[in-house]
Amino acid sequence: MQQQIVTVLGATGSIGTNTLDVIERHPERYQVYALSAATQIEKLIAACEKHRPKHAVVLDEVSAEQLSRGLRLRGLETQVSFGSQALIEISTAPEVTTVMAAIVGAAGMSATLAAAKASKRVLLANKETLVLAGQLFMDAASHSASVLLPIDSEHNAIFQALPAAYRENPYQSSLAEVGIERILLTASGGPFRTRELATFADITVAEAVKHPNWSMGRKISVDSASMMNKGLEVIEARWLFNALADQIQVVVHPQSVIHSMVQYRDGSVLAQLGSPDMRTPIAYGLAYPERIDAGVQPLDLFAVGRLDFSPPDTTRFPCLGLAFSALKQGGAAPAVLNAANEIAVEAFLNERIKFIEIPQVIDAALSQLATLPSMSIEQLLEADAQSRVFATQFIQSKLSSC
Ligand SMILES: NC(=O)C1=CN([C@@H]2O[C@H](COP(=O)(O)OP(=O)(O)OC[C@H]3O[C@@H](n4cnc5c(N)ncnc54)[C@H](OP(=O)(O)O)[C@@H]3O)[C@@H](O)[C@H]2O)C=CC1
Ligand SMILES: CC(=O)[C@@H](O)[C@H](O)COP(=O)(O)O
Ligand SMILES: [Mn+2]
Repeated sequence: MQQQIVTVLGATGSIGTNTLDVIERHPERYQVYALSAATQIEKLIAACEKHRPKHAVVLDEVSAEQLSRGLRLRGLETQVSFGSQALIEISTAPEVTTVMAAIVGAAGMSATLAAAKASKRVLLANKETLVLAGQLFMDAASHSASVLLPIDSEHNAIFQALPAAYRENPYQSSLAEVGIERILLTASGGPFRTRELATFADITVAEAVKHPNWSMGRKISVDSASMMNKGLEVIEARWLFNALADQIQVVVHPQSVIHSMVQYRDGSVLAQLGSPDMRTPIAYGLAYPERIDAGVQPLDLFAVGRLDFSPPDTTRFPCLGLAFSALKQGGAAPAVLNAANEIAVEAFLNERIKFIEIPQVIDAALSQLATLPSMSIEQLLEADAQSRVFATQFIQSKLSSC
């Protein structure tokens, strides 16, 4: 067995921490080459102390100096750098075999794309990369010898339930050609699945980040609460599995035990089940095609007791409808949707807008900008940038009219 040399982008986050937990269980298989972070410098120093990476990357010079001081105090030789070019370097270095893409938001796109172009094994948690630039990313991954493994729990489940030849090369045929009718993408429904709609205007940040089943970062937790997470995941599934929008059905399943399913022409439905613990998909991606211990409790079906299913309600959760329409519209629309959502979620987390205003910001950005050119990465990044400016100004004008 050849040891994998791993870069973890977003090492201090929820996915990054779980990744390091799995890696630590298998020192003979994995060696950490580089770690990156943005604000949590002390946490990054602690991770460097444990995993002894060659490189650590942060956002800016001030953080880099703080990190260097902390590392020196502990006698560590980790080399420190900062900025987006440094993220690309630790994702493409020749000795690196594997990149965990776990930066949150579109900020993770450039390094993730660079890793795919450099033929790395890419463990893709950062769904925003596919929402922003799905076609270009999948083209880059299939033109290089990159092995792309979905880490998002639903997509990891779908990957496991697909025929092996198809999941590894989805663009050499189609779902219909391999006997698949549709993908059943499960959704927990989030913390507000059964909340009285009339009280949505009063939703607080603390309520929105409290996911019923998963422990995750703040941005994705708010996305789950608005069901934008499911919308982003529909777009992610479209690109990962060469699926048409109407081949993806969202199924609300509040227990988050079935992580998603694939429905075949002969009536079979293949599902992947497990406890809601991201170390399972992370271990799957790290070890594929083998299976390794992930430190996860075995699923106790008697404790789970029952599994429920229902259709999603896009009146309660307009973000899901907006994501489906952006996917159908294509072009720059998903990039605009994603960027406006990032700005709106940030404003909600900072208590500048209400939860129910998140879809209003996104809808306004889509109406203005969805038809921007989208043929190249530069054009998509321009659409992303324009959407951020528009959403920021929209929020500002809303605030000043209150
Ligand atoms: N958490 C989960 O269970 C799941 C997450 N995902 C996806 O995985 C990704 C990561 O999610 P999650 O781990 O929850 O997020 P977290 O917020 O917990 O972590 C995000 C990581 O990215 C770093 N980061 C934040 N902003 C920037 C930036 N501008 N540039 C570089 N690094 C940055 C953070 O650094 P710092 O901590 O130092 O600020 C942190 O290391 C997201 O795309 C999410 O949708 C998908 C499925 C499940
Ligand atoms: C763990 C994971 O993959 C999250 O994306 C999770 O799926 C969020 O759950 P819901 O968006 O279904 O509430
Ligand atoms: Mn998910």
